[in-house]
Amino acid sequence: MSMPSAHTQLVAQLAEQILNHPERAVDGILRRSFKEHPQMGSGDRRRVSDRLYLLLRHLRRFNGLHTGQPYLPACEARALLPLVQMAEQALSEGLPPRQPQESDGLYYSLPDWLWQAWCEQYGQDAAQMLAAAMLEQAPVDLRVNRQRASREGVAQRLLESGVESAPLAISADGLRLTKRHLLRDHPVFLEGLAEIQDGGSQCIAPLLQPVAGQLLVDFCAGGGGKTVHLAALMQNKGRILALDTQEHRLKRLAPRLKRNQIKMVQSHTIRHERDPWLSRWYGKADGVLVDAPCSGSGTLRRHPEIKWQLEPGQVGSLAIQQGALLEGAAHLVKRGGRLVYATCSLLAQENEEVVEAFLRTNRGFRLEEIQGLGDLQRLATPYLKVMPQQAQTDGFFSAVLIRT
Ligand SMILES: C[S@@+](CC[C@H](N)C(=O)[O-])C[C@H]1O[C@@H](n2cnc3c(N)ncnc32)[C@H](O)[C@@H]1O
Repeated sequence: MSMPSAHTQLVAQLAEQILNHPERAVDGILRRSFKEHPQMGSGDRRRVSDRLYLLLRHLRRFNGLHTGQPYLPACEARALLPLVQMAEQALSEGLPPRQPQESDGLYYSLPDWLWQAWCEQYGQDAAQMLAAAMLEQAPVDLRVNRQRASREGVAQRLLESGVESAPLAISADGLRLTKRHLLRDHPVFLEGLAEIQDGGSQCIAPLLQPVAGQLLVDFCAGGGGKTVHLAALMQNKGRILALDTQEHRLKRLAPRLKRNQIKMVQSHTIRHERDPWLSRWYGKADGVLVDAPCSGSGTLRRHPEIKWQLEPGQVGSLAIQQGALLEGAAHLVKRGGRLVYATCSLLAQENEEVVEAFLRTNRGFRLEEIQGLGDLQRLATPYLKVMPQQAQTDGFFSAVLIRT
């Protein structure tokens, strides 16, 4: 092993922190580290994060190639150093070809339990395509705020500043940047003409079939990615209740609403899904979105660390929480109203199984076959499953339930 550079050492230290602290967001860990290294310019930062993400994507495989063992490396910077060097080599020369002794789980750098779950659910061929797609870097997608701009208009504004984009087939309001750019300081973002939102995520809000003047509830609104989309689809007319148990997440919604000039959203922190405050809205909502907390197993391109942090037992606990959330949120739906359940997970335990269990005990709801999705229709089964290998987006699952 050659003498590791300062960047190599920093990547190994960052990976150690990430692997040992699943409770901390990778963004936050990177931000703090860059603050502690003010001498690093934007090029240095990009180089460090590119290496880090490549390492996290291929962690199991790189360790397999280095040690000949199918296990994960020890989560210590020293043990990770040679693997960071492999990531550096892969960035300049490409990934090494598949070795005959590499199993699928090792080659696609997945924990065996996740690889097996995908094989059982999707079959081996589809699981291989899914696993390969999850090793790609996620592109930057935008959702044009159709209240304020057209897709062509935003594409033109981007082009004038040297940023090329192409329309997304999966979403009528979507654009994909041809190359990665940071857009947080770009006028189209600052003026609320477009939001940064993955193309798969853009498929969820339309499932509520929002109409101006309705009352909608975004039950797990978080930072409000889908709340602002719902508001745009309602032409900013009517009312949206944006709920969450985490006040700090809802706080991120305020600047988003301001940027998008949205005035019809009322946010409220609930204590839990049976909070008595909710009872005033029982049976009143035209539509309720439950964008449930989940494993994030559909977002491994963006969050490869999840592969090494998630334990199979956690998926079972999440499924229990998801079922409880769906039950709690269902009370708010009026007769004929829509209850949309969504996750960014690609595990049946958090998806179909949660919906099927809900339907078994809630006879007042029926599952609606998702229709009218144009290009997306082939992904509906009757659920909507947005698969990364088909649409080059994050993976999403969604079910539409109607209160009868
Ligand atoms: C997948 S995130 C939501 C992302 C958000 N909809 C968006 O598009 O930006 C799930 C959210 O559910 C919230 N949550 C967890 N338990 C909850 C509960 N019992 N009631 C309401 N929200 C809850 C979490 O705090 C988290 O913000």
